[in-house]
Amino acid sequence: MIEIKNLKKIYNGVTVVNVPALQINKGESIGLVGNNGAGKTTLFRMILDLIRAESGEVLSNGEVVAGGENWKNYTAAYLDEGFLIDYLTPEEYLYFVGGLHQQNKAQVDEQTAALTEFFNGEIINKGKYIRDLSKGNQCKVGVASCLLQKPDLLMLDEPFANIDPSTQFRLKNILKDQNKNKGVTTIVSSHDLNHVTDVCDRILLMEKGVVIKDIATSSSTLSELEEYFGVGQTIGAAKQTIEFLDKEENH
Ligand SMILES: Nc1ncnc2c1ncn2[C@@H]1O[C@H](COP(=O)(O)OP(=O)(O)OP(=O)(O)O)[C@@H](O)[C@H]1O
Repeated sequence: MIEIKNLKKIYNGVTVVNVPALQINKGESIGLVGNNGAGKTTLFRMILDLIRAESGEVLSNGEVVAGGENWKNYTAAYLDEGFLIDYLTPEEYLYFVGGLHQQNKAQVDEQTAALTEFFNGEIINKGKYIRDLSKGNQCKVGVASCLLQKPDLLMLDEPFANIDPSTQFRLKNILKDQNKNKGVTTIVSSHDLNHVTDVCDRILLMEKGVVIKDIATSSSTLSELEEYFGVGQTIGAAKQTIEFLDKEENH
């Protein structure tokens, strides 16, 4: 579905993305992980033709995305609040997005009704403009607008970052449903290794703009990633300290 060839982005003389070759197949669920500044958002932006690469190209179903139009019909993305129209209410915005995809109000209402649990009573009929919603609730509107579009390719940049644990759980179920039941190709970036390994079958680990690991998710992936990020060692050290203190107490 997505093919990346010799893709490079340079800012101020520094190469922030350098992906010689990457193939994302239809129906895959991809998790993109990496430390701050690793290049995840920049890669997303190039896949969505929001910024131009210094060299190389991204193809979506064989079409070069830069300057192309067809890929926009089946691609939905939410990277940040910049994707929303903040002087509209969520309802107005969702009707607008639905309208762009030939859906009338009743069809939009039907789909938003299916998201009642995800919205958790904070989005619809609250009389608030999008600009006045919390970041987490803005994210819910962004995700809902993506789902309305019934995409073949869904891209979300750090969707778990600002949402509460219940919403994170609901979002994971939505993503699984989109991928496993509806065949949607999903690409999700996250700093939450638990969520990303739970939801994604393939993990791409970026470091300094380069995809340094491309892992098919298995039972050992989470610990492998924790090891890379040094989280595993911290947890291990904490467990050892607790065990030591327990022993001392029992003496
Ligand atoms: N418009 C820009 N001008 C200059 N440098 C930029 C610009 N956009 C991104 N960068 C730089 O590119 C690098 C990659 O940034 P990017 O936002 O893609 O990383 P990220 O992996 O998404 O990070 P995070 O996890 O913090 O969101 C960083 O060093 C960042 O400072």
